[in-house]
Amino acid sequence: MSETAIISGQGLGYAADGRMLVDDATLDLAPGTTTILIGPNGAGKSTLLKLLTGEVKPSAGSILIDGEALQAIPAWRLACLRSVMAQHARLAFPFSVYEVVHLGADGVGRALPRQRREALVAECLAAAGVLDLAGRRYQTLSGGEQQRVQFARVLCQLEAGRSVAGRQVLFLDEPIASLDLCHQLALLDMARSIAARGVAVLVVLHDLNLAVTYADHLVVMDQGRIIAQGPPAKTLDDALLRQVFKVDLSLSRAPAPGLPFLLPQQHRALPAA
Ligand SMILES: Nc1ncnc2c1ncn2[C@@H]1O[C@H](COP(=O)(O)OP(=O)(O)OP(=O)(O)O)[C@@H](O)[C@H]1O
Repeated sequence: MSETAIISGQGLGYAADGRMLVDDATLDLAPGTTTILIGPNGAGKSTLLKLLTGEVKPSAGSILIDGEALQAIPAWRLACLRSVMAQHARLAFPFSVYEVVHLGADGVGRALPRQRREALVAECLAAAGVLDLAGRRYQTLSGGEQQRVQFARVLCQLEAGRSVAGRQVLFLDEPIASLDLCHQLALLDMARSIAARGVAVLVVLHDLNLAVTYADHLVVMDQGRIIAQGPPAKTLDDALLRQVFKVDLSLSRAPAPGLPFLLPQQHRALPAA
């Protein structure tokens, strides 16, 4: 574990149906760092994220949060320490958008004065660009609108949790999957500015251009294993892309020195092995 890491996963494994969905994964999430996790469908990204959030228990390895075993931390304190935007969020009840975002403050913000909680909800609705939807039924929203509301909810939980936890982690599992380009960039900019104030941020992404642009630390998974991690410019290359994503991509250098940039027009699917 690095000295400063907030969450440290060591040798993590998770087995289901007789196979290892995550195998021997070691990953630290450091304050002030945006870590982006990439890999093909079924690589184990969401499962690794669920291990690190405590949603599922590892069958091997250990997870420490500031040196304390994750499993020993009570749920209320965990909710203050980390906020999680899952890949899919379905609601069984006809909540309004306002109520969904308010859930973020309900769990962890009870110590805050009621007025502050109400202000917080409004601030997070505005930050995620969904203030004008506050009165709408969540289920009537488009997929992208729902995703932005979920982002507002996790922002709200993170902010409310700050009154209890000094060091926090934000987990975002494919948070831009349903968003248009403008909202994709807005959300990732916001995630990065949250990291800049000291939060450790972990984002699962499929867009490799955005991943290399926004990551301080890039993690590549394939078949349950972390096969590379480090600064984007030193982590991704043509050979790795070919091996992991089974496509032939020309990787050139972007205008920013050292930043890899993928040229989509030069994609060529490789024949199946
Ligand atoms: N509870 C489970 N029981 C059995 N298999 C599972 C379970 N959860 C996930 N899997 C399988 O484990 C593998 C990894 O799933 P996971 O959701 O972690 O992948 P991922 O990298 O997030 O994929 P994607 O990019 O498609 O979201 C997949 O093959 C999936 O079908």
